[in-house]
Amino acid sequence: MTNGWEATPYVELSREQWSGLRRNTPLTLTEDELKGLRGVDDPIDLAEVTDIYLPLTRLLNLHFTGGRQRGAAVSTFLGTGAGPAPYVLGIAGSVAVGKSTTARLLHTLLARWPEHPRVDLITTDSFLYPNAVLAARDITHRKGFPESYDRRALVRFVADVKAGRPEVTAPVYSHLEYDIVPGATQTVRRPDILIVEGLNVLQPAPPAALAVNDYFDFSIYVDAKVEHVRNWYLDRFHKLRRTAFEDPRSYFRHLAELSDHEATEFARNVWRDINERNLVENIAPTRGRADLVLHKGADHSVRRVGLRRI
Ligand SMILES: Nc1ncnc2c1ncn2[C@@H]1O[C@H](COP(=O)(O)OP(=O)(O)O)[C@@H](O)[C@H]1O
Ligand SMILES: CC(C)(COP(=O)(O)O)[C@@H](O)C(=O)NCCC(=O)O
Repeated sequence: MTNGWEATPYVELSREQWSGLRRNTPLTLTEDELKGLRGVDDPIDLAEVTDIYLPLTRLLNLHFTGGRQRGAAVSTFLGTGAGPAPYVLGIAGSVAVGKSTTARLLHTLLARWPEHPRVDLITTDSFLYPNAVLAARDITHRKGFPESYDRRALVRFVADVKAGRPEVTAPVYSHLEYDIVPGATQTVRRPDILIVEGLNVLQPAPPAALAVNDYFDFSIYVDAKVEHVRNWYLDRFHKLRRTAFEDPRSYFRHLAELSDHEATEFARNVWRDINERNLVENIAPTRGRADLVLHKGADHSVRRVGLRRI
């Protein structure tokens, strides 16, 4: 642990230093529950939950409690007596880095703390433009890039939740159908914590506008070397070929029938032309805006944690 007067705003902790900060936070998750939360091809185990995620929930619980006190001070000052605003947690990182597992785990673990039992999770794919709109704008090959999202609708959604609106609805994206599901919605009802997970949640706002991260109380960036994420993407792609892609409703149904070699070629091209480009041009440059960075090694486990102290 370093705590001198370096220019970096982060204090960097080794896995061992970080796991020691769990203190007496209890493990409230079973192996079976963890199985239901891990993503395709994510080898996360209970040791990772104990060493990485329990200290993280302890930190978030402390931060949540501090935020509530600050919120109460403002409403006492104003004499409004308004109830507490939902605490908003952003989770960013590349395609295939494992953000969804991090988000689902935090969703479950945070809800087991008595101070914040109501936790909701939204992924920003809900705010992708439908494929028909992407095609009309000639940006089909840019899915996941900032311009492929209805950013105003996303900001409005989070602003409404933060403002305490009783019911806020969002569209639903299906990975299976690779598109927004027509007419489907999900509703968030005044949670204690809202988790907002997505590739671009740390993107700065355009001039004179607000970004979704202006509403974040805390943000996490899930980080790994590009070559590791590429391998995870390719491995997952092959696993999906033998599972989700065989579903007759899958947009990628035809890929289940390609040879291994042809499928690898296809996945390599999608990775290189879309996901890696988006990572390098748009996502990785936002890492330094996160309050906490989880640095993963080649085997997916978190090796180091950077925590912003200023
Ligand atoms: N084509 C697909 N079909 C079905 N599920 C998918 C597909 N692509 C990704 N997923 C799943 O969707 C979730 C989000 O994936 P992604 O956006 O790559 O983020 P991350 O890997 O960081 O969680 C993961 O649980 C992943 O396994
Ligand atoms: C749906 C995604 C854009 C991720 O969305 P997010 O919830 O992170 O906003 C991504 O998983 C995706 O499908 N990208 C397109 C390229 C590809 O098929 O890999």
